[in-house]
Amino acid sequence: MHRITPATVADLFDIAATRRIEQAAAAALPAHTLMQRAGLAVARLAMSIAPHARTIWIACGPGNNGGDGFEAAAQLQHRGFMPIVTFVGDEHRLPPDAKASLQRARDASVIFAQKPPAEYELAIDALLGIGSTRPPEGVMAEWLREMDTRGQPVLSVDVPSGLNADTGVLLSGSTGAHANTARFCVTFLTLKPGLFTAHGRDAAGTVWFDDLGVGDTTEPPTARLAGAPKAQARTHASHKGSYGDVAVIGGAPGMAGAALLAGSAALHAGAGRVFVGLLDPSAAPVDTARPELMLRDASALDLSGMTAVCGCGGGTDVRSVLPRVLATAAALVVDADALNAIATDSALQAQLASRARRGRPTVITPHPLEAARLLGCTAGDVQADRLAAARQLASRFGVVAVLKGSGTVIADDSGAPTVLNLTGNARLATAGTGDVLAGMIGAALAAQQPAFEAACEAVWRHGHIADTWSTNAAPLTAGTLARQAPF
Ligand SMILES: NC(=O)C1=CN([C@@H]2O[C@H](COP(=O)(O)OP(=O)(O)OC[C@H]3O[C@@H](n4cnc5c(N)ncnc54)[C@H](O)[C@@H]3O)[C@@H](O)[C@H]2O)[C@@H](O)CC1
Ligand SMILES: Nc1ncnc2c1ncn2[C@@H]1O[C@H](COP(=O)(O)OP(=O)(O)O)[C@@H](O)[C@H]1O
Ligand SMILES: [K+]
Repeated sequence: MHRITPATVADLFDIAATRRIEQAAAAALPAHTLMQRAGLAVARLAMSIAPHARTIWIACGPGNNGGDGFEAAAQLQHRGFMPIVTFVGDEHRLPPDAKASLQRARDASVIFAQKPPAEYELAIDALLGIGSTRPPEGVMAEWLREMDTRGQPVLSVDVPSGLNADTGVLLSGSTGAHANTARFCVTFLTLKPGLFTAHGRDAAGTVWFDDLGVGDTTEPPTARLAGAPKAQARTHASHKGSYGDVAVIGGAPGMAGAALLAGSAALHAGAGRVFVGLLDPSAAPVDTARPELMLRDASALDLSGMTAVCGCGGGTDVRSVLPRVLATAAALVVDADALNAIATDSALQAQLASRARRGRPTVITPHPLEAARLLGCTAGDVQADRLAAARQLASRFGVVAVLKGSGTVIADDSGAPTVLNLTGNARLATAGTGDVLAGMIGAALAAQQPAFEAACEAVWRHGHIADTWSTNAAPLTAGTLARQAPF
């Protein structure tokens, strides 16, 4: 069993693949082996989370997830803990593995109760796993709410109950997102994408993985965790030309700050030279706080040898420069208002898609609403399946698509596994941090990194800054974030 961290490199598998892996493993092992191993893993983790627990409440559901809970109860009872099991379901309709584990819990003299204990030190959620098909309701929903609000740690077995393991969408009726409840999840056989995006990160908390001794699979992964990027060493004989030029294009009247933030991030992330082409004709000719930035009129920049970062604070004015930017930029990051302009203009969409045919690397960085506009759907539709939305954007426009938010998704149209990023937190939920990300990706592209790699690495580093932000430091703002951009 090991803990998943932002540095973890691992494949992710959807429910269908997990079922196939489970069937193959179960067929190769003596009956009930997998569930016994799963129950033991739950018991071990429970003991390490709450080593001094007197009472451990284990809520068990109607399927094999409940079976894991019964098995854990038997294991904890043998080790001198006091598990109290509440069960929702029909004993006579339990699957065979779960039925055998229920018997093992009874044989171990585990206490079964109708209601959760009045006092407990740890709750184990073994209500629903990957078989969750509809929102938990009735007593199941009540128990989930109780776990969420009683303030004691919660350990989810395999998947937080009611969470779609493919998409990270929490079916209504279950909560699982109370920020003050410590949450853990031990997941079996495979890591599932839904644990790491949308509601998944809040619902699962700290994730542990146990392959139940099954080892590698030949199943193709659904997505992957890419882990930490390697530090980019610089040769002594390099010079500013080695790291390329970034041209930020944006900053319509009243929004110059967004373009300057992207410029600052590109600069700190190591770009050789950074130009900022402001769309506001009355903008000041120099940013005295960052004199390294070369401020220009957007229309005066020759982008043919540059990486353009287009859209930050672009307002509606950015529409007029987009045809030239899309046609001429050697490499391109399309963000914010540039995405909104493209979403409403089929000619610009065709131009965006044509860049791939011309061998011009392009990364788009929508948040869910910008992604929805590009796809002609709602932000809710995008959030309902973030991996699918990112893949759709990548294939429709022939670009690397970075779908931002908790569990940022990075997809391209090469057929390579989509990447899910595990750095970042809600400290980033402040205006301008997206502009900083666009600038960081721009710097990586300018240094000639391949677009997919550039996007994955910049997204990882951007989130990592927030994860390692000291609580004693200045508040995280987009400006301070930009200055921390590492290279
Ligand atoms: N079979 C095995 O050997 C193993 C099974 N494993 C466990 O088995 C789980 C999958 O088991 P199952 O396929 O039985 O699925 P679940 O235990 O997730 O639940 C399926 C059952 O719950 C019902 N259900 C779904 N949504 C419901 C809702 N909202 N309210 C009430 N009932 C609902 C379904 O109709 C079905 O009867 C995994 O997540 C994992 O915890 C692991 O122990 C690995 C080994
Ligand atoms: N709760 C969160 N968890 C992780 N990352 C977040 C969270 N909220 C925001 N972010 C990140 O912060 C950035 C915000 O970008 P965006 O929405 O474009 O903001 P803006 O337009 O103000 O710059 C994205 O990189 C996003 O992934
Ligand atoms: K569960």
